[in-house]
Amino acid sequence: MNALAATNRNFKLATRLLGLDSKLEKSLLIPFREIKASSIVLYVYHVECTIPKDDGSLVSYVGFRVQHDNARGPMKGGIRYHPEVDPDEVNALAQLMTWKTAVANIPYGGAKGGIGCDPAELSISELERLTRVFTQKIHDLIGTHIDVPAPDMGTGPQTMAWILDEYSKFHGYSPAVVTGKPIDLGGSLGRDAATGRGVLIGTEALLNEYGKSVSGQRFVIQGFGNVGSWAAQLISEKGGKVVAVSDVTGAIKNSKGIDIPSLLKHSREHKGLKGFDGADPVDPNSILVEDCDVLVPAALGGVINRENANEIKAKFIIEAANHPTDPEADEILKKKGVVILPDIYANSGGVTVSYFEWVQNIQGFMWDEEKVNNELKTYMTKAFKDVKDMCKTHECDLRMGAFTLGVNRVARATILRGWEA
Ligand SMILES: NC(=O)C1=CN([C@@H]2O[C@H](COP(=O)(O)OP(=O)(O)OC[C@H]3O[C@@H](n4cnc5c(N)ncnc54)[C@H](OP(=O)(O)O)[C@@H]3O)[C@@H](O)[C@H]2O)C=CC1
Ligand SMILES: O=C(O)CCC(=O)C(=O)O
Repeated sequence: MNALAATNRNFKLATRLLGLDSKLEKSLLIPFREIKASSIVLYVYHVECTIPKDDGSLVSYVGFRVQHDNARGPMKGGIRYHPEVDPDEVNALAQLMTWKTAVANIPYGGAKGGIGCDPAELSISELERLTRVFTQKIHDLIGTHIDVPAPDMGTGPQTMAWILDEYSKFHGYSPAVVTGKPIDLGGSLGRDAATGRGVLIGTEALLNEYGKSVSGQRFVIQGFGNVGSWAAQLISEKGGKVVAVSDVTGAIKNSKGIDIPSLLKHSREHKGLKGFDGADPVDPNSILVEDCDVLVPAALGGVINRENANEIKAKFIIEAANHPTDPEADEILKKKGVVILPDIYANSGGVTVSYFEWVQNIQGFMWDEEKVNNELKTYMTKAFKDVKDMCKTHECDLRMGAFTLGVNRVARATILRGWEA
């Protein structure tokens, strides 16, 4: 099942639990507008990005921005650079952002964007040109109070700096048009670590429910980029034992626990995990089924599916990535008694601190890191309680608890704003 079919399925299950009107259900599902290449129909825009490569040859990429819903505020969501970016996936990720910002209870809707490219194959100047051309194509459709992009897979603070600079040529200096910026350009202290920190906060809250704590639990983490590496660092600082990790260059395992500070140093110096001598290489395809207590997928979507769900040994799955678990795997894991902390709660720390960044930019005032981290803890602790309350009300699992919470908040805002043309 592709990401969009899976997300639509979870949304529909939630609307049934909530007893939502079918017309409202339809209205909440259809994206506000989709910006994509190759067709111009109503709200669908062309974003074809052609750039000269460093050798002078021309290359074209397809860029997307899907704006899903703005009932609760400006649309918000990352921009992904990855070869597998496709319109259906971006659409699903935009919808997930709508429910995620509502679960976090921050005043935003949902959006997502992406360019189908492999950033590892582009030089810095090619990436800059591509980002600037993409921004030229979408600058009229984003804005501080319209749609606020942020980093996702394959993008980071530098990408946001280029978007800010290009956007500002058209609209004047506007730091709040993107979040996840470098600190020198109005980025927030704590944003870099925020998604990983949120993963830690959510994991602690979940384990506490079962009389456990992070300390002493064995973790396996797929992905060692922004989210995976920060999650690994913060989990190990709390006494969690990270026994296996993977990235695109390979997977490594050490059942005594990997020394995360050494691994971070190695990964910075060698641009990947490969060759790290403090652990043994393992088959990257088996990382998700390695023996552990807590599994943290922090890379691509759809990686936990009917092919591997039965083999998973973890008792808890913390969805740091977006949509890592296919609905078929969800059913299999439920029968096995595996507890899943869903993406729209588990990885909401990133967008929550993006909200703090936007607030600081609008206020023209910078918070210290302690305030950012304390506020993040307050928001994530409250959201966990709200999700649990929905689980009790609707006698459902955590995924449906989070979906019913998010969908209900968006539905209420939609109804309150009314339908007059
Ligand atoms: N950044 C954020 O604030 C947020 C991100 N997310 C989600 O978290 C996930 C990770 O994003 P982020 O950390 O930002 O992205 P990054 O690009 O920083 O890191 C992605 C990581 O995944 C690895 N990876 C890619 N493909 C594979 C694969 N097939 N097997 C194993 N590892 C792989 C990459 O390896 P390599 O580096 O070697 O290419 C890298 O370590 C995504 O699903 C994203 O949507 C969710 C909320 C917020
Ligand atoms: O920080 C943000 O605005 C969005 C991050 C994101 O793309 C996500 O939560 O999936």
